Amino acid sequence: MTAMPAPWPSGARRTSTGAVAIAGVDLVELAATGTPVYVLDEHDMRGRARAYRDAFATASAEVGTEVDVYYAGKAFLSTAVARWMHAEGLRIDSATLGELTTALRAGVPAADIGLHGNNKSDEEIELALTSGVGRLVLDSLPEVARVADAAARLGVRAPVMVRVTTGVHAGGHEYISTAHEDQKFGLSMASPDGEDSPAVTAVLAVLERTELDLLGLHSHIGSQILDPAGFGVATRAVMGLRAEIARRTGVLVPELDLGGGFGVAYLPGEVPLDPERAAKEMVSALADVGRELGTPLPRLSIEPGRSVVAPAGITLYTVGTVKPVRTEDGTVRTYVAVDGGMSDNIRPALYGAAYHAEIVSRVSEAPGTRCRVVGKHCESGDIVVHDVELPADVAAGDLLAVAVTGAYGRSMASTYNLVPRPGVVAVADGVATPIVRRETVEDLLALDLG
Ligand SMILES: Cc1ncc(COP(=O)(O)O)c(C=O)c1O
Ligand SMILES: N[C@@H](CCCC[NH3+])C(=O)O
Repeated sequence: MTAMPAPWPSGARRTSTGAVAIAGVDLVELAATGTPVYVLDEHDMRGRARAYRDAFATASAEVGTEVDVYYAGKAFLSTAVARWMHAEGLRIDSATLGELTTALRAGVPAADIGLHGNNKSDEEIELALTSGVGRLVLDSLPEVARVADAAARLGVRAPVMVRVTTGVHAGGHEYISTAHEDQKFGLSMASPDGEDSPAVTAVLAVLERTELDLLGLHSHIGSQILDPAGFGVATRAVMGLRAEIARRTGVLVPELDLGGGFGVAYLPGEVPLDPERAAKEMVSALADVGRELGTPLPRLSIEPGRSVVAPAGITLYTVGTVKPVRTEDGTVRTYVAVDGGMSDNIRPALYGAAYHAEIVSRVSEAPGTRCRVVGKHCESGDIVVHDVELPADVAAGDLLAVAVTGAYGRSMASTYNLVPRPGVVAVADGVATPIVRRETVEDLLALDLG
């Protein structure tokens, strides 16, 4: 048994047969139940959840405050995962009716769930209020009145945060950076004409509605962030806004949520953002500004998604057609087609995201050759791994695993070309447990009304 280094999950080992096992589950045996399949190393994911919880708890305690860690369910959520995260002391961040219902169905207490969304439906707001979620994160001015009116109608109070945009632009791709001004999320803190910023206007509107309890301010600056500096800048900005609100209204907002976005290593040799560094950057910015302004520190919360689940998951495919193709520069690239593709991982097509893959059913003595792993969809951009070296004898029937697909793989999967979505199998202590059933063509046809 040889441990496989990152970016493979911590439970991955090359066994004496040459096949790979994760958490003691042989991938060749697992594949016999069907591919493609997402495989999730439960202990790895739980360990990452604890690492965030502990790093932020320690850093917060050092400056005399406390932290709540919300697992961002958009990265990947099922009832089993919600239970694991809650058992590790995390709360759940949801962004839709589906995510909220899944967390509730898992038995997570509503008070430990947050609801986001830039365009919440009436149904989402009502479920959040009637179930008693711990927080609704307001994303626009009209939503202040919508949530307050719904709370009045239902005879409940609504604990709310106001999501603000600090102008800090961070993350791996423009589409996953969410705090620069020209995008749809949150309320801008900028007031170029000297008038109240949209963020201040929304906070004042919240304070006017007796049905709303203002819990705090929320800032999420983007995703796949590897340099922690942006978190510090955003923290300072939100602390400044908190002080401004206190000056103007006498209300010192009790909590700041600084969002998720902690980056992971997708490729061998890449260095992920260390939770302790991220915690230090955020918490010391919090403490510095608190000291400068002489204000007591707020409670802190964060919402990691990708950094908790991405490296714990892989996708297991079976190789089909292998085709050498002469490229424009005269060299040969081998196209290795697998039995899934952009429907189970849209990230390469959407963001140009890079991944690492290996054959996991055997070892090979053959020299490496330049390959592109592609899917089975009717789309030339249906690329799973743009560039990877695989043994030159790669052939139909080999099992190929793509690393670090635990986040935004299954959760962004589609049924393009009416390809059913793969299931998710959790592996731990030598046992494989399906936690999301594989979809079938019959499942798809069940929606077809003829
Ligand atoms: C509000 C909010 N919180 C948390 C997350 C989780 O981000 P990540 O998976 O990058 O940690 C996101 C997604 O970017 C988000 O929009
Ligand atoms: N889905 C994106 C990140 C966006 C996160 C949600 N705000 C990704 O795969 O990287």
